Amino acid sequence: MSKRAIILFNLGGPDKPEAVEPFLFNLFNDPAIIGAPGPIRYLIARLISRRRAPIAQEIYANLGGGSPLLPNTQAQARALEMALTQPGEETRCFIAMRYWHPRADDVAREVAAWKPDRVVLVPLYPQYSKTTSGSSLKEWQKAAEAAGLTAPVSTLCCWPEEPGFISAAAALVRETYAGALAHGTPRVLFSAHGLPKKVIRSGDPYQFQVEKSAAAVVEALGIPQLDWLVSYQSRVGPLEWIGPATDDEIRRAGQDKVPLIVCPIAFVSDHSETLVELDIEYKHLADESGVPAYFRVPVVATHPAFIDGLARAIALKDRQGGLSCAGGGRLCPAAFGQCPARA
Ligand SMILES: C=CC1=C(C)c2cc3[nH]c(cc4nc(cc5[nH]c(cc1n2)c(C)c5CCC(=O)O)C(CCC(=O)O)=C4C)c(C)c3C=C
Ligand SMILES: [Fe+2]
Ligand SMILES: [Fe+2]
Repeated sequence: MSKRAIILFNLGGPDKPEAVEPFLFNLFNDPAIIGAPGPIRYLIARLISRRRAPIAQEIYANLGGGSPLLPNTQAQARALEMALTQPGEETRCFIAMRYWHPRADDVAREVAAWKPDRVVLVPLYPQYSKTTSGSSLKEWQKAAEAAGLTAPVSTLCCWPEEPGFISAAAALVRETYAGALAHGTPRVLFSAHGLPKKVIRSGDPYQFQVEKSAAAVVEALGIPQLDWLVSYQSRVGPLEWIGPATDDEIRRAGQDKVPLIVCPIAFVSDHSETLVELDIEYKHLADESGVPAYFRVPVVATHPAFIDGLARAIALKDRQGGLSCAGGGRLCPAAFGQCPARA
């Protein structure tokens, strides 16, 4: 029986209030997030994490003190294992988080001890950014080398238009849209985590891919003259971030008096950015801004169409080998030099 290890990557979140500051330190000490040289970055990360910790602790207090990202990712791992089961092959999904446990070094040792015949690397971010998928894949490469993990590796760098992901997201938007119609003609806001503009200017394909995902969901919905747009949430720090900002769009919906449906298009599981920022903070802003009705579309989580689609993309990548976007090859135009796939 051959053995296949699937490594699922995500950001990670603090599991208790005392973990918030070290989690933030790990995040801001990542050269993919703050580009300064090592010792300076270390000092900046110490400073920002200490300053931001009380704010972030308040955010996580709404979730019982910690992030549900790991249990939610574990549920996806079990669902993917089931979908990937096939005769003559043992498949195990491992989870490696970038900024909190389980960390890449520990997971790579666990995978090496299991002695897989093949390894498939799968960031649980539909859209590629060097700050998320790129950072996790880089960290994994070092951890795998250190653990002596030598099995052949294939990598699915991104899957922004994977048909199962799109069809699950469209089904969830459709359900929410049907409920919202009682309040007028809704506007659909595809809200994604933002990025500093300078990251995009360096050739990062994230925004291009987010827009591809949103357009694919809109096409799948097939609602005539749908009022929709993409906006970006979760801005932190002094840099200029890409827009439009989700909070500005909520205020505009209030002025226009349209019901608002917010669909998180860059997250596939619930955590602070959906459960606190979208469900509590932005709901409050929508009420204050006079938005007639505010709805948040559920994340795809373990939706069967999503799990089946991602499992198909993983199985195909495993057969193809190498590194590519879902389906094979490279999705991004040449201008997005940070995309790791070859044309
Ligand atoms: C698409 C996903 C994400 C991108 C792109 C991203 C970039 C990015 N994030 C920060 C700063 C923070 N992010 C924080 C939380 C957080 N970020 C993502 C995803 C992306 N980040 C997730 C899923 C989470 C939630 C984790 C959880 O709750 O489990 C935080 C911590 C929370 C807070 O203090 O508000 C920070 C800080 C930067 C600077 C950045 C790009 C440069
Ligand atoms: Fe983030
Ligand atoms: Fe890609």
